[in-house]
Amino acid sequence: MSTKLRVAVLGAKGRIGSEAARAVEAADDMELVAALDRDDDLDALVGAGAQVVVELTAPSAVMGNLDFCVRHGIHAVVGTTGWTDDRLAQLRTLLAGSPGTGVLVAPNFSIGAVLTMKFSQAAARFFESAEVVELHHPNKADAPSGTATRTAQLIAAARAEAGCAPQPDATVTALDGARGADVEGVRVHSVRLRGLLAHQEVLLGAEGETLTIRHDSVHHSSFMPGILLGVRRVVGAPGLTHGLEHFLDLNLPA
Ligand SMILES: NC(=O)C1=CN([C@@H]2O[C@H](COP(=O)(O)OP(=O)(O)OC[C@H]3O[C@@H](n4cnc5c(N)ncnc54)[C@H](OP(=O)(O)O)[C@@H]3O)[C@@H](O)[C@H]2O)C=CC1
Ligand SMILES: O=C(O)C1=N[C@H](C(=O)O)C[C@H](O)C1
Repeated sequence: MSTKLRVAVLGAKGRIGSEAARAVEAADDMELVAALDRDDDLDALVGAGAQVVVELTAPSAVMGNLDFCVRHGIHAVVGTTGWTDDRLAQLRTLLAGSPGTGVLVAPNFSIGAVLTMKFSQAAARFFESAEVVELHHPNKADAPSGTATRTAQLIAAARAEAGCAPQPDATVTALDGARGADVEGVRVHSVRLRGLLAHQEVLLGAEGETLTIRHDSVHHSSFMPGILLGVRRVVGAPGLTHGLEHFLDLNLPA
């Protein structure tokens, strides 16, 4: 009997979903049992015996799709953006009704992006100023990116924990949007540019010095090892896991 993980992809015609479907097909320990997109019937997941769904659709679709998966005891690896505290709380409530089911919500599947977030979180308390610039392809539907939002939240939490003062900013007059979005006190700027894929710079500043942490995804292949790792690990991780870092043995120096 095959012991391969039975995996389905939602959003399988999309930019990342199509690549994810190919990566699952190519993985020795997985079988792609369904590749669904808009207007496909989710019951096909049950018919196909999917154990894990890789969810790569749109913020407007993700909650409904996860509701179906969790209620049917199907684990999920989620890359779709649009996560708010309220949505995460809804998901936790849903999971509480389905003990044993696991969902990974990963703002970014690439190892470099995960490290950018963790390095930024670690550095945040040492700098007076911190701003995030994310740069993406112009077909991206949401701004700021999920990665930038999460990065800013991690920076804000680290600064709050360390008792940092509010960031210095003497701006009195500004054109709407000139200072970017305010994510928990951290400014996030979104660039949309033909030729780009997914990039982020975290700018940190203190008296007389700056530190820039930059990451570039130049191809969707950068996300595939993280997606496959998520699929392998989520089946043994009931409840909500927020961030791929929880499935990486990062062992960052103290
Ligand atoms: N976490 C990570 O590392 C990454 C996350 N992402 C995120 O993944 C999401 C998808 O990105 P991307 O592939 O670029 O977007 P695309 O628009 O290229 O792909 C999304 C696909 O999902 C389809 N879709 C929409 N609604 C549903 C639904 N209800 N059920 C099934 N399929 C649906 C879309 O159909 P239609 O075109 O008809 O709308 C489309 O084919 C975004 O939120 C993006 O930010 C992307 C890359 C990496
Ligand atoms: O839409 C994309 O392309 C990406 N979306 C994710 C995000 O919003 O952070 C991850 C990556 O940046 C690519």
